[in-house]
Amino acid sequence: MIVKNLNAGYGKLQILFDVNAEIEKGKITTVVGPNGSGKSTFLKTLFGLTTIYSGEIIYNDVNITHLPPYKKARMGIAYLPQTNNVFQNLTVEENLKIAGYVLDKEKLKERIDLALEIFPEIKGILKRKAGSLSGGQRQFLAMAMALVRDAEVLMLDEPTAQLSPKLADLIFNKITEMRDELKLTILLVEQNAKKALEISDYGYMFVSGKVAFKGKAEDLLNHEKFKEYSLGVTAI
Ligand SMILES: Nc1ncnc2c1ncn2[C@@H]1O[C@H](COP(=O)(O)OP(=O)(O)OP(=O)(O)O)[C@@H](O)[C@H]1O
Repeated sequence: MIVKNLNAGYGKLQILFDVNAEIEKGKITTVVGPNGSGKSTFLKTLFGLTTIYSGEIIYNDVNITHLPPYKKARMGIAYLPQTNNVFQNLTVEENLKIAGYVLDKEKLKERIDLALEIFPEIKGILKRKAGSLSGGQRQFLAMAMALVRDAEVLMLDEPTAQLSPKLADLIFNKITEMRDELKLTILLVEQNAKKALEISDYGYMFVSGKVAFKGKAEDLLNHEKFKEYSLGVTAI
């Protein structure tokens, strides 16, 4: 996905200013930055949930800038918001089936089997209501649903939020596995910046709605801007 000179926000309130980015196929790209710097707005904008004033989003050579979210989803782009990413009143199994409702029976089974291979943790809880799952289990289910949908691009908004360090590590392992085994393209927004960048290929740092750094993840980890940010002294 290529993002060119993107200006976007909510109604008249501009949040993103002239954002340029390349989200490479089959790689993990992580966006870090202070609270309120526009990271979530960036993901929402790519998925079609904000107002775009100018700029372009190109995906597989198609200009998708102004496509509605459902069309982007159909093209293989999945967006997992931090919360409300599963149907709480349905069981785990029903959630997986709904994710693949457009597939025929055979294909659906195939996709669910594949998702459960990557996420065996939810195999034993297929009959549980999603609303009763732990934060980690819910995150696994949301990612498994994206796999059932056969998404090519996974945009994850703080998947490790409110999880224990151990569970966060497990989520990071899954993300790496989805890149390596399934060749998925991952765009990640994380507060857990250091760990996220350690598994990433590329890193972006947003400050006040602008790209303050873009490059290799390891270069961002060693960059002065990142050290300032980690110490909490970067101005918002
Ligand atoms: N629905 C909305 N309507 C209006 N303004 C919004 C909306 N959502 C977010 N904002 C504003 O947009 C700015 C950027 O918010 P955003 O959530 O993108 O930042 P963030 O970098 O993801 O922050 P955090 O790390 O705290 O999640 C903030 O000033 C926020 O108040």
